[in-house]
Amino acid sequence: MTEIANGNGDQTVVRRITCVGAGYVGGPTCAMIAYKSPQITVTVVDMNKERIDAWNSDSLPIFEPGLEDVVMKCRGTNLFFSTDVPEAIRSADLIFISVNTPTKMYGKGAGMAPDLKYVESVARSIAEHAQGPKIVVEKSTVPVKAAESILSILEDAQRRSNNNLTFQVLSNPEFLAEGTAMRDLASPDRVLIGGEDSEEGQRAVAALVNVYASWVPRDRILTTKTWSSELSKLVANAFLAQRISSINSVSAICEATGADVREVAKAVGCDERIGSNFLNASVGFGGSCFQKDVLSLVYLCESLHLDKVADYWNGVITINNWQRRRFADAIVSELFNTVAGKKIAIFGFAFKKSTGDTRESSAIHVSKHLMEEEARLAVYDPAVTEKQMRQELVMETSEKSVNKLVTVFSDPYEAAKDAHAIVILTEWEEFKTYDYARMYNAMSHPAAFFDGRLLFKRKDIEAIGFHFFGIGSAPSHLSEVGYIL
Ligand SMILES: NC(=O)C1=CN([C@@H]2O[C@H](COP(=O)(O)OP(=O)(O)OC[C@H]3O[C@@H](n4cnc5c(N)ncnc54)[C@H](O)[C@@H]3O)[C@@H](O)[C@H]2O)C=CC1
Ligand SMILES: O=C(O)[C@H]1O[C@H](OP(=O)(O)OP(=O)(O)OC[C@H]2O[C@@H](n3ccc(=O)[nH]c3=O)[C@H](O)[C@@H]2O)[C@H](O)[C@@H](O)[C@@H]1O
Repeated sequence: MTEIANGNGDQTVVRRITCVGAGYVGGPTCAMIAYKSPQITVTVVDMNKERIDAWNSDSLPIFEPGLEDVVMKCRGTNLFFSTDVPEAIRSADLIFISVNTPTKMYGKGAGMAPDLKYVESVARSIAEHAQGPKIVVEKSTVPVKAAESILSILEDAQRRSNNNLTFQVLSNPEFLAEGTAMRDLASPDRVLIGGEDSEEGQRAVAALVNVYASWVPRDRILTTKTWSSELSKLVANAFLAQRISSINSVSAICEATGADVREVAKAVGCDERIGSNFLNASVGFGGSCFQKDVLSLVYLCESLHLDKVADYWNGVITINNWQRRRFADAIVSELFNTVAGKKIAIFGFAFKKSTGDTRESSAIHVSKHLMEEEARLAVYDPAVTEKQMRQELVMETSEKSVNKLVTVFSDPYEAAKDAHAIVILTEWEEFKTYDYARMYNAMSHPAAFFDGRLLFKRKDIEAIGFHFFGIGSAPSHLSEVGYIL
């Protein structure tokens, strides 16, 4: 039992937590809470039965290093997965809303604003099924003031109810990154909790603080106003995405001048005020959140008539799209301006290493550009299923083109056989260990190598015989001359 003293002698006790949304955030976060707080019963619910069945099976629905171990230790003891949303709402003291908030694809704000229909539907379920006091926690990433809408729905239920209904809505955004989720949850840089200034609001904040305080040092748990907490999440992702677009914009300058983006990033990142993290130039950031959260921030700025601020942040997306396109164009131009009918080996389809997640992966966009040029793609990824790859590409192109142009391989050497080029799109460690001389010998010649992840040194790949194109470094003749204007 977690008991909180609020200074007035009152206590808010959290014994039972429910999380609505058993996805990349809800599953790992609740597994960690259950693991660190055996006295709390945690139930994760979802409307997707297949996903819940997988959480209850030996084959979890998402791959995260360390997750399976924690789930197996707690499942059936104080961690439960269920599709019974009403019962989980009724029995909880505290409810996390951890559902998806994708970019809206229809109506006002299409292509920019986050779609809050899932968040609202959970708020309505809570309003319908709650029977006593509840702390409702926004774990999903939402725009500023989303908590106000949730509270309006809940307060309406409160007014109409004969039960002892009371609600407090908190903001507690999640900062975990996929692939390192369990490490991030076990040792977060910070936990952020926003709530109302009122006595009840602060009591609810204290209750959630105490849940995390089981394992997170108190000085890493920040408490703020609700709106600051909501905005901080969007801003944190925007700053991270901005760093990638900044270094990617510099990568283009490097390619044109003979500077090397790795050297520039190191020199710049040595300055403690700048720091060295998140300065890896790449074929562009992917993942389910960076683009949608930056767009959400841009939409918020536009709604507030802060057009210059909106333009500033929109630049992050513009550069990212341009970087993907630029890389695909470089492949076409280096392969003698035509890839039609040529086999091209694509290594990596996940949006980053150590995950099977392909949402908004740059690989989808580069593949799409190459398919428009009628290239035949031979795709290999160690963690992404063929079904998943095909689904993503069908959504961006058509079933007909995917059937005609895409073959998925389970062996990278087979994918590279007879190909005109190898294209690295995800930074999987295993890609560094292959015998590229063996691949080169089995390819069509001249054979090219395109490194979209800075995994390789130009001289090593050129020594094998490949023609090399790497993000952020120029061909040898430019590097040597060093000045081309
Ligand atoms: N994926 C990530 O690494 C991170 C995501 N976030 C944010 O967390 C939120 C969730 O993201 P993910 O876990 O990746 O999403 P997800 O798509 O993996 O999972 C969301 C789940 O919610 C379920 N759901 C939707 N509406 C429901 C309803 N009314 N009742 C029951 N279940 C419902 C869906 O079936 C789905 O399984 C998003 O707002 C995202 O921006 C924040 C930090 C990291
Ligand atoms: O809100 C979210 O969803 C999460 O988004 C990101 O996490 P994630 O998308 O899982 O992965 P990142 O490691 O941030 O990578 C995102 C993309 O940027 C790319 N990247 C990252 C770092 C870098 O230096 N260069 C670069 O191109 C990655 O390859 C990947 O495609 C943030 O890092 C998390 O803090 C945040 O909680």
